[in-house]
Amino acid sequence: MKDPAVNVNSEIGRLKTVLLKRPGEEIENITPDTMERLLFDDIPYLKIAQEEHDAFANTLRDNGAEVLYIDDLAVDVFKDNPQVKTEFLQRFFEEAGYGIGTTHDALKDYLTTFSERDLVTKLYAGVRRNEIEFCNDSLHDLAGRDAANPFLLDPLPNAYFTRDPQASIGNGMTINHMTFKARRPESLFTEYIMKYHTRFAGKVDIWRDRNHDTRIEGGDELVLNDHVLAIGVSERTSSKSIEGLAKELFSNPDAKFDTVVAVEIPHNHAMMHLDTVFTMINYDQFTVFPGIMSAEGKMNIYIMTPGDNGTVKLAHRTDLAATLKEVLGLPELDLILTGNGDDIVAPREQWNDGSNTLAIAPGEVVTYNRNYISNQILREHGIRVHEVISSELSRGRGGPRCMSQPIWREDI
Ligand SMILES: NC(=[NH2+])NCCC[C@H](N)C(=O)O
Repeated sequence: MKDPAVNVNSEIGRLKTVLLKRPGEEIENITPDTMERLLFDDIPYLKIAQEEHDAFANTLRDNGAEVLYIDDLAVDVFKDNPQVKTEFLQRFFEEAGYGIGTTHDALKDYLTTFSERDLVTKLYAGVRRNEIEFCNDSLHDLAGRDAANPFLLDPLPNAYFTRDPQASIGNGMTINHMTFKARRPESLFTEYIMKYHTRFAGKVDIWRDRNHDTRIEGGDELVLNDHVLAIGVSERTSSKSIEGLAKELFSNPDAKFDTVVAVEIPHNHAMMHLDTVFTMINYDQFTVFPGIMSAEGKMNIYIMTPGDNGTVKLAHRTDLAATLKEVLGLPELDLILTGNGDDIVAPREQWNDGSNTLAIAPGEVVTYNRNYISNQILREHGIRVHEVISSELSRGRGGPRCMSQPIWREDI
């Protein structure tokens, strides 16, 4: 890729550009009834969540990163290309189940009165049934739907976890088919931004697009170095997607990756992605939640490398530290346990993303201040830790890595 717009060849190279989404009105559309379906365990207080998020963004800026907001990029695209906006809306409606019919027409008429800025805000916030007055006489729109759902278009409260709808890998990206309906529209924004925004159009390799039916999310996709990826086999990412991506990367002459390490983790809400239990924070230092291993310290790991004629070779491993040494060519490494591995502290701090550290340079990370024991341990291991306030943001079950999508990291 000549003149690439994305450059991420590690988890730890100094962060130069990052994509965020400030929590917005969508948070105020979470209700006790919809919370579980919307993948929240509680309802954050938006005002404080925004203050915390602004502090997070400022921490990244103060340390040399340019911050892009995904909604600003979408507004740019729609302002520059009115026909793209129309096409996007049609896709958005289709994916919500309103490709044609009375509801489609009513939504379209309503939303085309919005400015580009208000439209993007609205698409994230959701559209309530009682916002639009129309007589729904379409069986297609009524039958088989959840009449109790107050929303015609559901809110997208997880959008502030910009890590997941896509993943930057080398000079390209995967644009992800996400697992739950509650998040799927998020990556449609990415698709349109990468295709039409002047900063990205034609300057990003798309390793895998969202038009697949197997699931993958960015929280599972870790770039360990310029030729090795680690990908979680998790609640959110299937083995099929990992195989598909490995085949694509191994056969695409523009991709330099020759090793994909598939790491099996428990399938549950507290550990929905690999990055909630495992992150890379220095050349030879990693955070890990001990709960992903058996009592004997074992787990299932598969090293995938290119085989003959476009096939993929698999090698099974059970020891995380040994596998990392093997694929990264390291003589020694330091696995730092969440909450110092304590039976009570480790799961408590993991629950609030104590393992979800965002490296902004080798050995320098951003973490939530509430995980004070894990932070202390990181410091004892020589890591420079920038703590950010975290009472409300953490209620969405994601931390600093989940809330950030690196677009550019310095090569190391
Ligand atoms: N990369 C991550 N770990 N993201 C966390 C996402 C949390 C979000 N509530 C979800 O369930 O999807």
